[in-house]
Amino acid sequence: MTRYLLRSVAPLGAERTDLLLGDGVILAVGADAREAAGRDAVVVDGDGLVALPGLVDLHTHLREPGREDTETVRSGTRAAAAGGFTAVHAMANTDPVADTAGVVEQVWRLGRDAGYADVRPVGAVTIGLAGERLAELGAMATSAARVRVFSDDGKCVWDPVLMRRALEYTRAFDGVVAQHAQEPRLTQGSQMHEGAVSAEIGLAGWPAVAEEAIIARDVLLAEHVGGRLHVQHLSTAGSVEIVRWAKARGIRVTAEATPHHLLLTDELARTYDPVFKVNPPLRTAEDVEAVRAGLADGTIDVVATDHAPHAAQDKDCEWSAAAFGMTGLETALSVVQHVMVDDGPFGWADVARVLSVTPAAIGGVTDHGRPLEAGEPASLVLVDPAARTVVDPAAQATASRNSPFAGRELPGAVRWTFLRGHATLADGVLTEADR
Ligand SMILES: NC(=O)N[C@@H](CC(=O)O)C(=O)O
Ligand SMILES: [Zn+2]
Ligand SMILES: [Zn+2]
Repeated sequence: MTRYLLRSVAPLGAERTDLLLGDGVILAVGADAREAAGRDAVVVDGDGLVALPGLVDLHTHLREPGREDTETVRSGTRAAAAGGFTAVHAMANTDPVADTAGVVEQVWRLGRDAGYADVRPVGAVTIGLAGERLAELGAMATSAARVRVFSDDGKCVWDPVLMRRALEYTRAFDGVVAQHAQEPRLTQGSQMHEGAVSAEIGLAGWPAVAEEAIIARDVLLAEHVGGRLHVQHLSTAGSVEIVRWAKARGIRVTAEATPHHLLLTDELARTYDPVFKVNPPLRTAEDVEAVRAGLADGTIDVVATDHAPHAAQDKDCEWSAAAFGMTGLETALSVVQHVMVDDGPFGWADVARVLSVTPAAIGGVTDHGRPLEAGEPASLVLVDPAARTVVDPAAQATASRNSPFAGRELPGAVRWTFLRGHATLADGVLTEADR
């Protein structure tokens, strides 16, 4: 296996040092690394590059099985590698739904065979995402895919009794129930955030209370039964308040925010461009501020992409007919750098925490999000924070083109991604993955 000597990189943005990668692990750090490298190590000039543990996404739509025209496990994990991710959690809203041990094992195997990132399948909470009967959570947990995260994402687990049972049952294997908090009756026919802009342009509104009411109910259910709740794609100021309150009370709740909810607002709906149509919807500037503050103070634990690729025909149409969702794997790190580092309070250790260490902990992915120390798995990413790139969806590795950041200049560029010592991205170019 190729050895890599990463010269003069800055782990977590701290003092520069050398890292030697080989045999799937970090073999040595500092002066030892240079000495142990030998002659045949590939030398990577890391001058100006920040080293982070490989990013871990808690919320990715890979679309396989069922919608391979929009993404496959292979194309989606290539996009992940290009974005600096070494592990992704694949959502269950595929066709067939990932609600059995058979389907989650299939997705897990496709990820392993592609070789670009570790794929951790998310299991459905209810059979067929229908919200009627619990899926076989235990069988998915004990399968080869070792499922720890369960979600009906795309749909809300509305029935409070089912939600309670899922929170209870997942305790047996330290699982977590990840909720898509959307009260279905309050959002029937909704097209965008309910507020001044929706009133003005005449699109049906999705009120903040439809998200907040479910989160409030679920944190109380989690408290009642002692289960672990994860709030997906939290988007409103009120949601941040509720999670803050629940954490102060000692309730076992974690929360994620997406890059788009950290940067974009409902003003973009004025374009009527469906690339900005997403669930939950883009909210107001005040909500964006509150989500940023919640991420800064730890109320929101992680940034998750909610990478949701869609076919051109489902996006290049009238707003009301378009699908909800936007891509995000290849822009997430740049958006976080822009919002939280360049224009915010974060250092690179904070970035590593919200994009790698904590998502790995929530998902139970024990060999990712590790310290950059000798003996640890060599799954890491090298970023050039001084680079600037104009987002071009046509140049991305994802099989879909629905990036809400198209045409925007964003800071930072991922240069190298290593998965257990194998370069999946080499100097900005995707490699042939290790099989
Ligand atoms: N976010 C979205 O708007 N869409 C997601 C589903 C989801 O995350 O709710 C999708 O699967 O397309
Ligand atoms: Zn969702
Ligand atoms: Zn989603």
